[in-house]
Amino acid sequence: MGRFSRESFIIQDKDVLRDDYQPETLEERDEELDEYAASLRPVIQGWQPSNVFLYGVTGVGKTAATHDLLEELQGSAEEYDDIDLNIIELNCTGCTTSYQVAVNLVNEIRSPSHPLTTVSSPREPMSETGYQQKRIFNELYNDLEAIGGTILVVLDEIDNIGTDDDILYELPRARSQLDLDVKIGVIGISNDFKFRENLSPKVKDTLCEEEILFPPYDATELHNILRQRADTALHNDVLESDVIPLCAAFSAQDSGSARQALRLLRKAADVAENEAIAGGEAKVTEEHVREAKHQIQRQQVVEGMHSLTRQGQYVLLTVCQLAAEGETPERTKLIYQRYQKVLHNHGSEPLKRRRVHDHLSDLSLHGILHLVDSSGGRGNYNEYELDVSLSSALDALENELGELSEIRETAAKNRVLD
Ligand SMILES: Nc1ncnc2c1ncn2[C@@H]1O[C@H](COP(=O)(O)OP(=O)(O)OP(=O)(O)O)[C@@H](O)[C@H]1O
Repeated sequence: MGRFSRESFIIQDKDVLRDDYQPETLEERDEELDEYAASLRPVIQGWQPSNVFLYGVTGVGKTAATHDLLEELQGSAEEYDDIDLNIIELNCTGCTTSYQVAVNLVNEIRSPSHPLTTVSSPREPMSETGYQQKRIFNELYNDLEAIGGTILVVLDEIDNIGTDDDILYELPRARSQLDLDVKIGVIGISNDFKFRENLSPKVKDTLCEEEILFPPYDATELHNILRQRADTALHNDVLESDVIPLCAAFSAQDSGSARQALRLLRKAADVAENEAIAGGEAKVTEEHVREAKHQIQRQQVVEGMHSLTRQGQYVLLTVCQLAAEGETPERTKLIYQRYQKVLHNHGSEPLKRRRVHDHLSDLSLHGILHLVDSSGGRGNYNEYELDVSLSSALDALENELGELSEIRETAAKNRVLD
């Protein structure tokens, strides 16, 4: 078979396993979808839409549910002549202020590809800097007024704006403030629980009219989600019976994210496909899942490593050493003491304790370390452990720091090298 042959043994349609694939039905979300639909129902009555705030950890179907329901709502709205429903969606990744969100909304409305452009054209896009915030908000209101009807503004990943949350107060109130002849509803989506807590009280009152929590999936729910995708994505009878349960169990233990579970299944199918192309059996096995998990974690550490300084790598090396000795989770104070020894052995100058704490916290933000919350337990201190397998962390570190055979030997002796 040539390198680029179309023949496939395992994967029938890889797109179905992709993140942006919209499944026909969302499994295991009936309750949340009912609640969500109820909060959107005023739109069909021609009433002012409620503002809705969706929250839940990453990969639990918030965006997929929103797309599903808004598509259905749009379809239903078309049956009524007196409803003119317009949806503006913005992913706020990269917008750290209300100002930026407002500019991006204006530019989204004015972008040539947006279906609402004809209504608001021929206005020019706005530059990201140089205006007063008030001016941007006014431009936005004018555009919304030009669009008219009922407007739902979907702000995905809204937590990027942090505490600069004016837009979330201004948008829902635009109608009353400017006497606009439009009905505006805001749908905010966030996976940062702190963001919700830290919203200013006035925003909380307006935005969080309806709050819907999307909890993490458990193993049974992930099992059903994966089954649904695998049925269309993979050829018949290529999955050994323990593959989906294992992918579901790994992801449920870790984050409860469907995205993570799908990624694991996709990778396992890839590994199996490559083996099958090379003459192996056309089967996805438990071994492929374990290999896929290792590759994903290794990739995660490698990516996280790009943003680490050499000192950050030494901090990770220190935690790996402790993990190899079976000493994790370990208190930051003791991690720091060990870190000083590591640096001494490498002939480098150690950082101050505060900076090492910062590195530990960065590593946990990247999902490489896990912060174990010990407050209220044996005292008030932080402990850290690896959040990836020791072998994938060592693989990635070896790329940067050279061979780490001593740690591997210690880990093997202690049977902690997975
Ligand atoms: N209940 C479900 N049934 C089928 N597929 C699902 C379900 N929940 C999530 N998915 C799939 O998982 C992936 C991630 O879902 P989605 O993007 O909706 O998560 P999210 O909660 O919005 O995450 P984030 O906060 O990171 O944006 C998508 O491919 C989506 O289709």
